[in-house]
Amino acid sequence: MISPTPEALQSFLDELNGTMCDRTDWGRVADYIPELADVPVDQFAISVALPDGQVLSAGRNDQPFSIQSVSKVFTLACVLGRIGDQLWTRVGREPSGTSFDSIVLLEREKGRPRNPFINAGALVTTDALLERRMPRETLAELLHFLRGAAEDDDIHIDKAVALSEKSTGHRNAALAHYLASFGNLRNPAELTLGTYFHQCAIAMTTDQLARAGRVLARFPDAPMQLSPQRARRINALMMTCGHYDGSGDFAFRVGLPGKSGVGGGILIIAPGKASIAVWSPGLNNYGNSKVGTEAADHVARFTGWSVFEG
Ligand SMILES: NC(=O)CC[C@H](N)C(=O)O
Repeated sequence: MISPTPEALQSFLDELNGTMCDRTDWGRVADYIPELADVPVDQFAISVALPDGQVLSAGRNDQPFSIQSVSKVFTLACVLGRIGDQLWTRVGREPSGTSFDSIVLLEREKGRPRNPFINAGALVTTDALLERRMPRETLAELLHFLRGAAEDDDIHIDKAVALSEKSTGHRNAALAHYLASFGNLRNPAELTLGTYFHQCAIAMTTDQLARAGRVLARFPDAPMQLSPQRARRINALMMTCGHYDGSGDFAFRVGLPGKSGVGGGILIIAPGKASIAVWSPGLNNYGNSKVGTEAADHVARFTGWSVFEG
């Protein structure tokens, strides 16, 4: 299937925004982080970054939102750049089939989380990025990476969201201490948790997120590049584990690597063709954006960008 022209794609995105905004069933915002519970649910944005540098958007594409677990993709990219394959001695590469914050497999698998995108695995990844440094430097590296990849310095951490999550983060604290009990944290649990909460509290617009995702879409003219192998591997993990126990369904419907967050954002990569960011804060039962997932399904059908398309 030939990719649509930018003009056809823009009209499609405008129409999609109209269709999505007409709906009444938006899902439920993540209320376990008090600061996110106040975000109005009836919002939608989509941005598509193309290899020629254009970004096509519709909806509230200049409204920053909390990227939450989408940040795990960028932490992973930074950690693999720093310590490479050593990470895999501490974290697996298999789907968990459990919710993002589940603790059940950790006991059976002796403190080695299934993958870097469930919370337990993300805590180990953040811990690896933090090793021999202070949280401030670690977060500065992550922000530097995101700003460079998005070519936009106006990307910040929303401190109120980070503190709000810290105040209610008992489950993540339990995961961190449980990991520590197996010797799979190298820093004091409080430091790893603090860094993790701040990384999750990065706020970005869909335009910024789509631009940042170009590092994974492997556009030859993108301002920053990962090694081809690193990008391929991260995309594979996004496809198999990026939506937790909803990953199979996302692959079935969309056929593209994607990473969701409880702020309602999803980063979707069509290798060589597009980096797509979609946002709608209401979540489905898996904790992934409800309307965002539906929009991704429409985009994949319209563009023919599924990696399984002939
Ligand atoms: N799925 C998510 O986006 C989870 C991230 C959130 N900060 C948490 O740890 O609970």
